[in-house]
Amino acid sequence: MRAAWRVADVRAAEKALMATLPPGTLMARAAAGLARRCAITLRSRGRLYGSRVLLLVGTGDNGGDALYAGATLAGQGVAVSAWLTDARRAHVGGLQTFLAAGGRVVTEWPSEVDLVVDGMLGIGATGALRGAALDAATRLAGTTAPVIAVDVPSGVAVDTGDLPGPAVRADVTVTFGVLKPALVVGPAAPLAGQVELVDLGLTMTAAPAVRLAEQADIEKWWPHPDSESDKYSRGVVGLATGSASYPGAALLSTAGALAGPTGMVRYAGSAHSIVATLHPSVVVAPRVSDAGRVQAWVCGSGLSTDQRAREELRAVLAAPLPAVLDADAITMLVDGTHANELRARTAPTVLTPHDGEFKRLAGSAPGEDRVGSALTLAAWTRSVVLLKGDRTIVASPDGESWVNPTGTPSLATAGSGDVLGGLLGSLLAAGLTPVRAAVAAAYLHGLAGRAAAESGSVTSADIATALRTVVPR
Ligand SMILES: NC(=O)C1=CN([C@@H]2O[C@H](COP(=O)(O)OP(=O)(O)OC[C@H]3O[C@@H](n4cnc5c(N)ncnc54)[C@H](OP(=O)(O)O)[C@@H]3O)[C@@H](O)[C@H]2O)[C@@H](O)CC1
Ligand SMILES: Nc1ncnc2c1ncn2[C@@H]1O[C@H](COP(=O)(O)OP(=O)(O)O)[C@@H](O)[C@H]1O
Ligand SMILES: [K+]
Repeated sequence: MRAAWRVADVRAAEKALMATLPPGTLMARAAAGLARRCAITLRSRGRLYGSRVLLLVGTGDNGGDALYAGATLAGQGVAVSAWLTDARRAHVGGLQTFLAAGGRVVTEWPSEVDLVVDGMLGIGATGALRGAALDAATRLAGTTAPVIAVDVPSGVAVDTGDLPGPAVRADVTVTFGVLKPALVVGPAAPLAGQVELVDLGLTMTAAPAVRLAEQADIEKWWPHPDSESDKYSRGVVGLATGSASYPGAALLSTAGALAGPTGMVRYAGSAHSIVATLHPSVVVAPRVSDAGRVQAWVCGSGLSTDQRAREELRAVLAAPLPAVLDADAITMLVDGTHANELRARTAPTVLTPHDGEFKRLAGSAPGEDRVGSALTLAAWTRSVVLLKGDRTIVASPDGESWVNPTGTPSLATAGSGDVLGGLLGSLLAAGLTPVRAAVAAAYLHGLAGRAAAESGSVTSADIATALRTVVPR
């Protein structure tokens, strides 16, 4: 697992560490890591000696990091220019060292550079870019040189990943100590480019703002059958999805569930004939009440919202079993008719809204703090919330949050959420905790989208097929 921490927690950890070290040690470590990464980029584009670097230097320590790194590069024969957002407020020690190493301060940007270093704003940023920093970010958007951001791209809201205004788009972000939320979540995350972490030796005691699963986590959580297993002991997932109008949703959620770890998939709904024909291993029934025993339910995709659908949702809500509620199930929850049934549940519930469904459930769209919004809805509904998006978020009612690092735009295709729901239900039925089931399903769904995209354009059926190739063996 990786994790990102909020600014206040990063500052507290830095303060505690700084108290044990000679002054300037942390900035020296940060600048050394930054200079190393700049040198790698410059070498990959030709040569280090004689190449040209432009530093954009702000008024705080982020600018200090850039100036010390610039000094190191100047000592290696790089022609380094520093453009200062405010010449009177540049980092004093950094500027002296930079000038002594042969760096130049410029008031006009050189016409040709091999690399731009964005040292305007780091974790001290407040609100949208202002003044000279805003002008520089706007101008930078029109240049073609690669950009390395120092700690975070300037202009992002570091704690939420929101973009309060224009921001720098980096090819690489060299970040210090730990990840910050803006590097992994929200509209800011894609602006960071490739994120490289420079170890400062920080010890984090605060809880992370958000966690990120890695392949090793998914492999550890994924249940494997052994010699004692049978189809029931591996878990049975039930699907109350699809309808006469939307048989595709039934097929796609079934395909998602079949890629999961359970020993059996049961389908209950009006698309039962086509499911039985196309997925012969699935045991089908027309209604939830006829389905037989399962260990978790998936309800909603393509179910429609008629009287029959309401009865099916009611049956799922009443079952003392983990349940995934998606799409039409969420729509039916919104009018409040089922609010008491949802609240009365003692078994775990996972809600999987996209932004539109989130807005209908919560009363307002996720807003600038997507993780915070998902946590609020999770606490309010006492459910795990999987908020879909390019960086899908999983939030639990007890305040834990995760963001999925594997998403890819090719997942944005009709029916892709149905596949996700089926897999999630299978993981729940196989005994994963609701948070782990949601995190693992989003992670593998993303990998499957990437794998499917390798052979061309992607349909949700392709995502389901590719799931089989990306699940742990
Ligand atoms: N702490 C440590 O141990 C270590 C920290 N390290 C480094 O320090 C960085 C944090 O440095 P920091 O605290 O000096 O803040 P920083 O991000 O440079 O910006 C503050 C300045 O920006 C300005 N400003 C703010 N918002 C603005 C806006 N919207 N638009 C325009 N201007 C704006 C604000 O000006 P003001 O609002 O006061 O006019 C203030 O002067 C951190 O990210 C990392 O790189 C590393 O060396 C490792 C060790
Ligand atoms: N731009 C994007 N990048 C990555 N993933 C995306 C993007 N847009 C949507 N997704 C993912 O695609 C899936 C869409 O699901 P959903 O909105 O339920 O669609 P449908 O109802 O058609 O199945 C979700 O897993 C979501 O996270
Ligand atoms: K920066």
